[in-house]
Amino acid sequence: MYSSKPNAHHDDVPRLGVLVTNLGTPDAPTAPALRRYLAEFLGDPRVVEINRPLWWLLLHGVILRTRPKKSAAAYAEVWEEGGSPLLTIGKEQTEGIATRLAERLDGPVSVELAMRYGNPSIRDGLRKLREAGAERILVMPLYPQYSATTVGSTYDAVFDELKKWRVIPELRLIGQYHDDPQYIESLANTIREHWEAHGKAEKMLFSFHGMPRRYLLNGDFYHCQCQKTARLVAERLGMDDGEWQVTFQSLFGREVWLQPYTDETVKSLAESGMKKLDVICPGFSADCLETLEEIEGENAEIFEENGGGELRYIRALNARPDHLDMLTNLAIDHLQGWPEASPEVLRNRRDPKATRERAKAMGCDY
Ligand SMILES: C=CC1=C(C)c2cc3[nH]c(cc4nc(cc5[nH]c(cc1n2)c(C)c5CCC(=O)O)C(CCC(=O)O)=C4C)c(C)c3C=C
Ligand SMILES: [Fe+2]
Ligand SMILES: [Fe+2]
Repeated sequence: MYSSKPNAHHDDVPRLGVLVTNLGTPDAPTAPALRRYLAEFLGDPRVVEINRPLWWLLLHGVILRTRPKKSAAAYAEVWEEGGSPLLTIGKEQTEGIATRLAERLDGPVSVELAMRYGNPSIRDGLRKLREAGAERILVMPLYPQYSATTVGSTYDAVFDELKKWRVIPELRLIGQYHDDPQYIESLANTIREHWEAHGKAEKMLFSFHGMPRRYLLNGDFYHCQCQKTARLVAERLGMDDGEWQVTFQSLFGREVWLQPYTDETVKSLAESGMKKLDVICPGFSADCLETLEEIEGENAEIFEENGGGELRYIRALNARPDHLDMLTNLAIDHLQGWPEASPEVLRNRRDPKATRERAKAMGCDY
């Protein structure tokens, strides 16, 4: 049996829904919470694309017995009063986008935050939008660069839920915004502000989350979009070629990942006698474990311990007003061209009570 909106009415006032998504995070910085989160994350065939039975044995037999404890300790270092930074920042971003959309759109709009893994789930986010009356839904993953492991997997989760619904909403999906001029400008703004406050370092690393190189060779163009984002920002700031470099972080497992690796680059720059290094992570729309613990924590230590001086991590765009304005414009761009509501629907929007009564009189109130 397919699921439906509870208390659906024939003449409900249609609403626009926006599902803002990100990767997701554990519910607590503890080993049991990490085990649940990692089982869902690493069990996703888009993330680890190898022979399923073999991976299941390795994941459940080895990785989920050892990694949760180690990861929980790392999460504990960045955990805040409100919870995981990815989630608290995600809530702020969602609120900011919702406020801006309500100001700028004529019709009613509901915005929900959902995470690909963990909570709040994509299933719950979509159901909340349905309950609010959303008949058209824009899915907006906050990943500037497309990758099958992130954006592709988010779409899987959306389709898996929607295929259980009786009335499937009209759907739009945002795939990437890696070269959006306002996104590039927001990154340039944050770098300019950093330089004004702290001066320029000898080099800027643009560090992106990595993935197995095999995924690139099999057609995932994430790598190319990362390169382009970095080049556009460097051009916007008038940086010379030697002043910046793209690297890839967060290596997992034994396979070769996208190179050069951030930690190895940081180490060799320190060994070369560099005293000031800036690092920005433009692929992360919100700060999280991978930026705060890995870059601002671990990599800063690597730099210092190998003879370098100071590694200065430049925070993600998070809930900066220019970022939220950019994301709102992006949503509005992707909402273009949906046919206007009929005059009757527009009338109903103004007077939903009368609409209900009319529907009831027609026997459409079920
Ligand atoms: C196992 C392979 C992984 C691939 C491929 C991968 C791709 C990928 N991930 C992000 C963004 C984030 N990843 C985060 C954490 C994280 N990533 C992996 C593994 C892969 N990621 C693991 C195992 C973890 C969990 C932490 C750990 O145990 O090390 C996060 C942070 C989440 C948080 O709660 O803070 C983000 C964000 C991208 C963009 C990407 C490919 C493009
Ligand atoms: Fe990751
Ligand atoms: Fe490439």
